[in-house]
Amino acid sequence: MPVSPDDTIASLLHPARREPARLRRLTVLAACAAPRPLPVNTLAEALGTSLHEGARLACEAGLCTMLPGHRLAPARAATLDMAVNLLEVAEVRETCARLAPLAEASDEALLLGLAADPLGQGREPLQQATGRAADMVEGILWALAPTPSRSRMPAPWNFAHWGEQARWASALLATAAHVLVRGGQVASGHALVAWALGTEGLAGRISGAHGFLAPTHLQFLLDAGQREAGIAFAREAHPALAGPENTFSRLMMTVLEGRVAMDAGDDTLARRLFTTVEGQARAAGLDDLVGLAKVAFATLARRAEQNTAAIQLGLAALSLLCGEVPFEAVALLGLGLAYSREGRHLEAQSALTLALPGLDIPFQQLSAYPQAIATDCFLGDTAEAERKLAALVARAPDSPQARLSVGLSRAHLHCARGEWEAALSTLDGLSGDEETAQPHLYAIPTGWLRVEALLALERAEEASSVLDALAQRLYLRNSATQPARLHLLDARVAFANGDMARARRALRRASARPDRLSAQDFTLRVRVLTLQLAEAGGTEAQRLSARQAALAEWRRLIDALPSEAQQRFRRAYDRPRLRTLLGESPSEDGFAPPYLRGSSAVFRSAVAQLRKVASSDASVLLFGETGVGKELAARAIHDLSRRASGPFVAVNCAAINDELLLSDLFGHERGAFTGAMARQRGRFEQAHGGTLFLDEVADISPRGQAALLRALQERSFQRVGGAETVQVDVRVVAASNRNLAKAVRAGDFRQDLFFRLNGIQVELPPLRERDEDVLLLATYFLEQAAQERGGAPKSFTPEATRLMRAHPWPGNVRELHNLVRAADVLSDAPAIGGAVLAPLLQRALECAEPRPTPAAMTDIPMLFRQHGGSLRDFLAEVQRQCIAQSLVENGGNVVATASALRISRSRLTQVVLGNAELRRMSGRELETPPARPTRAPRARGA
Ligand SMILES: Nc1ncnc2c1ncn2[C@@H]1O[C@H](COP(=O)(O)OP(=O)(O)OP(=O)(O)O)[C@@H](O)[C@H]1O
Repeated sequence: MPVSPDDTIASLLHPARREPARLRRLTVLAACAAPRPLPVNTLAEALGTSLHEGARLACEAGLCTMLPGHRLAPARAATLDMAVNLLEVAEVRETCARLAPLAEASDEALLLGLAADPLGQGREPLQQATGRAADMVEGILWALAPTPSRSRMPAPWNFAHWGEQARWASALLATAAHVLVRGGQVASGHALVAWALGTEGLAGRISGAHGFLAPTHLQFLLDAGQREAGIAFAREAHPALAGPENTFSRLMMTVLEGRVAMDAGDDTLARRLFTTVEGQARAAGLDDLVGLAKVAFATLARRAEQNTAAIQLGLAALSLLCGEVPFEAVALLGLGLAYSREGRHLEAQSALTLALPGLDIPFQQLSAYPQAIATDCFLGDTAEAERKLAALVARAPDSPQARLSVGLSRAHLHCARGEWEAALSTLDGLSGDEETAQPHLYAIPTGWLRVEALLALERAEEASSVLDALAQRLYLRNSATQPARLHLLDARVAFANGDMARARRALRRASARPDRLSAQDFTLRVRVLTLQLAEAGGTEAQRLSARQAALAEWRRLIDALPSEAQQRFRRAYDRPRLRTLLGESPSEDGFAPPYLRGSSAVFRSAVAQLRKVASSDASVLLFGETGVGKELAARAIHDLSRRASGPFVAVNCAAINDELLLSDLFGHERGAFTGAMARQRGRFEQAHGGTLFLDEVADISPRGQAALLRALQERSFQRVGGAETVQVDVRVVAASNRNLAKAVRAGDFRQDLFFRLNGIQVELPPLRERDEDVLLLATYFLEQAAQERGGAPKSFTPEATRLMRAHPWPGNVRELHNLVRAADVLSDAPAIGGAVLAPLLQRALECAEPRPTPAAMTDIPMLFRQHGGSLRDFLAEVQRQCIAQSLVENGGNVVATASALRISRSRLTQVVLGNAELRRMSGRELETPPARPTRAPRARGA
């Protein structure tokens, strides 16, 4: 026997049943009966449920109130309409089916059954409840017929007699069609709308009852690419929608017509149409349409590259569209794209992730998914990319566009994992579908990934053919209109093929019009390629500035992310593909600057120390034999530090005499000495905000040492011949290949200056201890030599390799560099053999000076005497230096440092917290230093 909704309500009200879930349902029922539609999010908030649960309850309650005796009121229908929007097709169906036994036959219940279930899967329970199965089946078959004939429309579905009820029913039908489309049942959704409108002879038939269906139908036509049919339909529909009850539908149609204008490139007409919508919607109190107009304005702003404005408009739209799922999704999509263009990738990722479920398949979702997945991959979040790909695969219909969307997304994921062959075969599988799709939507992104994979596989010539074919397909002969990312691709392919002139030309074009949306790392790639070109044939100054620019962009990307995302992002960039891109040395320990090559364990550990040191502002003393790369290491400290965007200034203290050194370091005033024609800023001033590298610091004269010490102590100095005090913010990194401690003992170097400079020591290992780096570096220098002479790189014969590995390298990496350059010139054969190398190596050995011993503090009493302070201060300084050094070696970890120093953790913590520099190095800068121990007052009477 059918159960009436009154019974349901009565049972809900029964005191014995007033448990929270039932009370919640009652609230929802009341909300659905409210005179004005209640946004589902407000309802969910009031109930303390999730949005989804609120929508489910509202849907259920709304269906209940539509049963006989509870006629469908506009407010209930609108709430229900919103609720249905929030649910998946299956959930709407399930709710309908569950409620169906409660129903006696009614047109609304039947209509809803059909709306939520056009394929008739819920007809069994409805049949039982209504006894009208024949009508239902007939209606369903009619709706799904390829060309439903209006004259044969089954009686219960004829809207003509329905008046206000039918208007709301049409809204529900439109919503149900959107839900179906979103769930991947595109044909059913379209059939439902086309059926409801009557596909034959629309003229004169669109009435108020069909109002809500008209914009849905127009949207479906436009999404399906039937622009002309859409324009014709809009022209026909407008007069029928003139009444005030159709304001919403009419304005919605106008928004879509604005979209048509935008697609045709007529932004002026589009702006006029959107302004009309915003004005009229505001006057009619239709907030959601005001919001939609803002979304449209945001799109116009994005098209004009006004991304900040687009973000502001997007956020304003979101606050107006809260709870209106499909509109909200469109706003979020636009917001995600604007964030992406602004380089705010994390926000872009969240906006796109939130947008996807609410967008309609196939049209919006199919183009938005690859974009969202590309953002995940760019951030190194492959788990999230995989989740999205699975959702897309589950929902995508079987169409060329859907296959392209899935294939492109999958290829993104393969590339993110470095699975180049798999990426290529996925892309190859798409070639048939590419012919049928709109080229600008898929040809460029698939072409981009194909070239990316081919370059990674070092198949540069094939990459070049792919690029040519792409340009031909897109008729891109006119380079001025070519998208910037294709110029960048062209530059990368030309570079890989050794055509430097073309690479430079294309890169200039790419940089003129940045395109950050389609390749999130566009700017980084431009800068890395600029660096590669500079390394291949630029001046030292060009190389330095290109390197600085590339690393600054890298830091900009990193700094915008929270620490967890930073790690993922760094890992993504540690993949071989991007290491190659950055010219970076393989480093298990994380990011190393591209110019610092080496893979041996000792070298990697030195690089890890440099990275640690870079995070503090302490002065650093680099030591190691001549030519081990101390200057490169100093640059790396700078580039990896927060000062990276400031200047790096290097001074070779041994190369200049005393007089000149002072004016070189501190600058001079006009007339300070003969020839000082104008005031000159010194290296300290030039390095303001950055790093000053003092090479061969042991060679500074006693006068120079005194001046340097003063400047370091006071962080200020006077220019030579001047009285004005100049303040600077400079980090000093010093280097010496002489044993500084010995120089201190011998009285050649001031001990107080030694302590000032020696905040943290980093030792760079000699090349003879880095066996596996010898060949790696030799090959790198050979490639550089080939680029300098503009030919193919040579190689080494096995005999040459053996000789190099056996050589002790007294001049270290510099010696190797010079040797490779000479051998490259001397060898006529493409493979450099032992005959060329052996004499060069022999001569190097004959010229080598005896090896200096590494710095060591052996004569402690002597050091103490020279320290000049109390024993307590001297020991505190020794303690501070030992702890600092050990913290660096143990990655700032206090437990490991305490164990290495064999002191208790609490003792170490006490010392660390008492010293600002040590606090920073151990990552505890935010903790307060321990209070001075004070004697506790005695309790009275104690
Ligand atoms: N890890 C490395 N990767 C690539 N090139 C390196 C590396 N280390 C050193 N070089 C090269 O070796 C040469 C010497 O390096 P650098 O001038 O930094 O050494 P140094 O220790 O400062 O020498 P000196 O003590 O004589 O001043 C330079 O050409 C540098 O580019």
